[in-house]
Amino acid sequence: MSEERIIGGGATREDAAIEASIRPQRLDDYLGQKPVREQMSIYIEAAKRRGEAMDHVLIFGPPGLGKTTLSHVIANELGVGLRVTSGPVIEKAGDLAALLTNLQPHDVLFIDEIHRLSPVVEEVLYPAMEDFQIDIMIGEGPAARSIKLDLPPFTLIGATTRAGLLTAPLRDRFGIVQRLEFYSAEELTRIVRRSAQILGIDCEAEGAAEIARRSRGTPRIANRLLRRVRDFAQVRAGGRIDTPVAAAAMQMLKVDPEGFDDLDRRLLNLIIENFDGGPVGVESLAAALSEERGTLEDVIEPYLIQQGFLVRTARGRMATQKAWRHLGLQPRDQAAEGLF
Ligand SMILES: Nc1ncnc2c1ncn2[C@@H]1O[C@H](COP(=O)(O)OP(=O)(O)OP(=O)(O)O)[C@@H](O)[C@H]1O
Ligand SMILES: [Mg+2]
Repeated sequence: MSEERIIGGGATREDAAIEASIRPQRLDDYLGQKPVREQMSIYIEAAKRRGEAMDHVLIFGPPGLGKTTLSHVIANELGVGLRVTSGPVIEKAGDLAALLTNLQPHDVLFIDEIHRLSPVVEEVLYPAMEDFQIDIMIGEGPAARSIKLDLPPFTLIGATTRAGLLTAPLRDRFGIVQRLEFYSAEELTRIVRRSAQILGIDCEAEGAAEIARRSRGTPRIANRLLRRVRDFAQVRAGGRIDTPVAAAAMQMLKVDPEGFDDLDRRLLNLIIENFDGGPVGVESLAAALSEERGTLEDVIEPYLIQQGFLVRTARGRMATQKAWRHLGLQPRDQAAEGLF
């Protein structure tokens, strides 16, 4: 179900195709995330001056915030090669060994969904990250022996939607840890305007701002909404995107002024109507919505929490007064009031 969400953070096939053309290549085009950009520009510059591989980087944040993009940008700025793989794809220790031994000195190895590496593969990664060495087993049975191989110095960039899923030994081996935050409406406006320009879409500043406001702080969603609003504008409004056109298109897409869709509203409604505003356990919510718990926690909740519509408490989720009001309901006294 989440796959079809117009405001789902995960990449659809159409996103993947279009992202290649609008994905920023340099740090200057990587908009927003100011602290991350400032820090990375220093680490990149320092590594280049010393002529060394940059330290390993862990990037975490919800889907569509720019983890993959940032890894590409880092490799570009370092002027080194980039190898891309992902946790679930590396099945055997040997797969990882092959990747590592084929790197050029100072190259970046990007491992997406790094929390999904198997424990055996992870073991191989530890000495590789720490000492640029791997132990590989040659032969089988009693004749088997392990040999050490030197690796070229490299930079590992790991990406994950949830840092909490990483094992402590793995996390500790990253010298640089960057957490991506949801983007402000102003930052997303700039992203929408940049994409519109690249894609040749006629989009007014105010129209871009309207799209940005409803994009859940997420560049991927902003770019997707821009394309859908363009369709609407071409058929109904001579191709130009202004505020009324953007708002009308978004109403048709059932994306409300907060950027919430039916699923968000169903979640808030469920907590309020069926559970008296909460607290209610995440498992109960997932079951009632027919969604996976992971989807609820990684994709749906983070933005609602960040915007103050939902809170996580030790006893479960609670809808805030803001949520009651958003649904046009009068907040009840006990509704999460004591918390604020
Ligand atoms: N800082 C940014 N400035 C401009 N555009 C951005 C930025 N970050 C991301 N984007 C745009 O959003 C799209 C999605 O970003 P990206 O694929 O890097 O997200 P992700 O965090 O890797 O998502 P996932 O968790 O699904 O892998 C990119 O193709 C890019 O066009
Ligand atoms: Mg990615």
